Amino acid sequence: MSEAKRLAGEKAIEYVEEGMIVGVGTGSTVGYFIDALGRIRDRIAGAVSSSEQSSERLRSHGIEVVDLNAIGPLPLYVDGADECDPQKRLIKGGGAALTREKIIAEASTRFVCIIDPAKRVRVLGRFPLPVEVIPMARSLVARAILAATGGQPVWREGVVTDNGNWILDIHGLSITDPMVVERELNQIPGVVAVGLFARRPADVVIVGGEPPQIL
Ligand SMILES: O=C[C@H](O)[C@H](O)[C@H](O)COP(=O)(O)O
Repeated sequence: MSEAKRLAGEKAIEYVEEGMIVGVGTGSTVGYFIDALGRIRDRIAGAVSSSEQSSERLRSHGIEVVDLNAIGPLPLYVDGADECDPQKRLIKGGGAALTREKIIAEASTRFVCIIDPAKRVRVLGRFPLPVEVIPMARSLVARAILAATGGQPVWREGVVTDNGNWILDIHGLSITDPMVVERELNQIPGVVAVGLFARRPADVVIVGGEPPQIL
């Protein structure tokens, strides 16, 4: 699968234009995109990063990491996903970076999602849905999730997000109406972000392969 991830990451470079500040996601697929971005670093103005991990990799290539507050809307955001349905709605957050990823996706005009073929599903939910929570609300949120969805929330013990919060992964879902699930989970006090990208899906999906497929 890493070859498919590399092919998707490198294809996404075609969406980068001269002088852009590029929004950059997190994960192994994005790692290939960052490496390719490094090869054209003189042609971009910098990057907005969704995680400490990506910031470090961007800087290692000599790419300036810019604060989202210092700029207006971003023209382009490139990020991976854990699952993608036919409407380009996504589950993200396997790497615990979902909250900053959601913020950057929202700030971006075009969201290009890069995946390997195994990430494509008909219905979201086989991959446990990550939810970032304020630590003191963990068990309250877990009970509310069970009541609202019937899914089994499991604490990703030992993982602390870049924002100092914790992650619950909801197992056993079959998300036929992602907009409703996203909205309902967002309303639980203590939830910081839900790893469902339904209200703001991807605009373009690149499925890594020979040749890459554009959805
Ligand atoms: O929090 C992590 C992100 O949402 C990633 O985009 C997602 O987990 C996919 O990661 P990978 O490209 O490593 O499969």
